[in-house]
Amino acid sequence: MHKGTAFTQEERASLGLEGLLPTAVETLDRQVERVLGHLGAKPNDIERFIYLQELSNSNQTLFYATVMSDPARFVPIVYDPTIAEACLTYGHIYRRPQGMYLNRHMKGRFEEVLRNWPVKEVRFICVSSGGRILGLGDIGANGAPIPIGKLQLYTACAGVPPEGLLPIHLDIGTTNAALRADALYTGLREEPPEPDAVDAIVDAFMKAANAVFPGVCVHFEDWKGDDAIRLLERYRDRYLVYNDDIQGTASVALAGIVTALQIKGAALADQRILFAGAGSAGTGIADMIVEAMRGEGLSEGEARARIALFDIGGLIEKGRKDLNASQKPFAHDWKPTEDLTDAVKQIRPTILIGVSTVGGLFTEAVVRTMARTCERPVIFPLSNPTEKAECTPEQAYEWTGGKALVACGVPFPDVTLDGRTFHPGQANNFYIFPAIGLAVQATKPKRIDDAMFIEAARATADQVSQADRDKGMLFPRQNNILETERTTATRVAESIFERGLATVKRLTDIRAFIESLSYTPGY
Ligand SMILES: NC(=O)C1=CN([C@@H]2O[C@H](COP(=O)(O)OP(=O)(O)OC[C@H]3O[C@@H](n4cnc5c(N)ncnc54)[C@H](OP(=O)(O)O)[C@@H]3O)[C@@H](O)[C@H]2O)C=CC1
Ligand SMILES: CC(=O)C(=O)O
Ligand SMILES: [Mg+2]
Repeated sequence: MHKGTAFTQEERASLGLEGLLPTAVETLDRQVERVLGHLGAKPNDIERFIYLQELSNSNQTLFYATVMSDPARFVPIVYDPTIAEACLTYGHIYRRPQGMYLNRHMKGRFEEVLRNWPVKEVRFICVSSGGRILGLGDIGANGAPIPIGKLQLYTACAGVPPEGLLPIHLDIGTTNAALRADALYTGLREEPPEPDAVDAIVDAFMKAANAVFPGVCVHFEDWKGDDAIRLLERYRDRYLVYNDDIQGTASVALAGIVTALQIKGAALADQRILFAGAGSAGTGIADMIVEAMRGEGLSEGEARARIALFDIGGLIEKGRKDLNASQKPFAHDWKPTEDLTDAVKQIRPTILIGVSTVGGLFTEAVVRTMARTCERPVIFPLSNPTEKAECTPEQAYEWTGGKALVACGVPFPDVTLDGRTFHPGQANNFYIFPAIGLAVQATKPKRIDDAMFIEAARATADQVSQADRDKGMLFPRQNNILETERTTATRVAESIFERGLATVKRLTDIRAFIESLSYTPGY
C-alpha cells in the first residue's frame, strides 16, 4: 500500500486493491499538498518529526517528496535541532523500528544478524554508539534517531538513493544511569566496556559489515570523542570509512572560514584561531585547517602555532599533563589559564570556534575582548542543539557592534540591529556528508581521505554567490541544497579520479553521471 491514493485504476484492479482505497486517484504533488496541511496543523516540531518518521515508514517516496519540497523548512525537523528532542525522549516516542539495532552481545554473530536486513546491496551504513549525541552527552540507545536522520539527509540533500542506506545503533551500553533506570529505555542497561573491548566489538562489526555488504562505506557518527578519534585512526587505511564529526565538521567549518576570509579580504595563513572545545570536532577542524594552511605555504609547525585549543581544563599549553595525542601538537608556550577571556587576551584570535557542548560559553566579556583586537571577528558557536550554542548570533553581532561574521551549528533567524539586517550562517556538516556520500557512490574510492573533505569545503565556499557574500552570508542557501551538494559531489568525484583513487572507470561527464545516479521521488 506504499503509494496509497496514487495507485492507478489499473494497478488497483491487478493488485486486488479495489475497494481498499478512496476513489480519487491522486498525483504525488497532491499527496504532498495533504501532508503539508497535516504538518501545518501540528502544534510543534517534535510532533512534525514523529509524523514525518511515520510517513517515511509507510510511504518513503511521499516522505522524500515532502522534505525535498522545502529543505530549508524540513531539514531542521528531520534533523538538527528537532532530532535532539527526539533523541532525549526516544524510548517514549518510539513507534516502530527503523534501520538495525545491534548490541555488544551479538559480537560473535554480527554477520548472521546483519544478514537479517532485507536489502542485500547496502552502500552506506551510518553507525552510532550514542556515546556523544550532539551536545547532549552519552544517551546510549536514545541516539538511534541520529544515524536515521543523517542517512535521510544523504537522500534529501544530495539525492543518494535511499534503498542502499542502513542506519545502525551499535549498543555498547551507556554511562547514563538515569536512562538505564528509565522503564521505557530501549537499549542495554549496562555500562560500556573499556576501550580495548570497544575496539574488539567494533572490529567484529566492521569485519561483518564488509563481509555481508562488500564495498560498503561506513560513516561513524556521534561516538564518544576519544572513541571517535581512535576508531577513525584504526580503520581509515583498512576500510572505506569516515567520521563525520571529525572530517565532515572540519570541512564545513573550513568552508565557512574560507568564505569569511574572502569577505574580509584576508589570508588563512595570517589568522590566529582559538577553539573552545578540544574533542573530536575541535581537533578534527584544527587538523584540517593545518592542512589548508600548508596548502598556502606554511610549514606544519607554523600552521599549528597559529592554532590554540581551550578545553574543560583551560588553555592547552605545554605544561598540561592530561593531553591526548590529538591535542599535544597544539600545546604551545601559553601562560596557563582556565579563563576563556584570559585566553582570548593572550591569543588575540581572529577566529573563535565553539565546539565545547557548553551553551553560553562565549560571554559578553569573551566576545568584546576578541573584538578589541580584531576588526572583523569570525565567530562560530558550532555546538548543537540550539541551547548548546556558545552564544547566539544576536549576541555576537551586538557585542561586536555588528562587525562579527557568524555561523552556528543550528539555524538561527536573521538579526536586525540599529537598522541593519544580519544573516547568520549554519555551519553544519549536512552541507558536506551527503555530497561525500554521492561522490563515494559515483567513484567507489579505495579509501576516503581528508583531501576529499578539503575539496568539499572549497566547493561549498565557491557556491556562495557574490550577492550573498556582500550581505555577509557564509554558506549557500538551503532552498537549493540538492544542486549545491551535487556540485560539491562532482568536484569531490573529479578530485578522486584525478588522484587515481577511484575503482571505477573515469567518465567524461562526471556531473551527468552524478545526476544519473541521483534519486528523485516519484512512483
Ligand atoms: N555544527 C556541526 O556540524 C557540528 C557540531 N558539533 C558539536 O560540537 C560539540 C562537540 O562535539 P565533539 O567535539 O564531538 O565532542 P567531544 O565530547 O569530543 O568534545 C567536547 C570538548 O569540549 C570540552 N569542554 C567541555 N566543557 C568545556 C568548557 N566548559 N569549556 C571548554 N571546553 C569544554 C571537552 O573537554 P573535556 O574532554 O576535557 O571534557 C572536549 O574537549 C557538540 O555540541 C556537537 O554538537 C559536532 C559535530 C558537528
Ligand atoms: C551536527 C553533528 O554532527 C553533531 O552535532 O554531532
Ligand atoms: Mg554528529
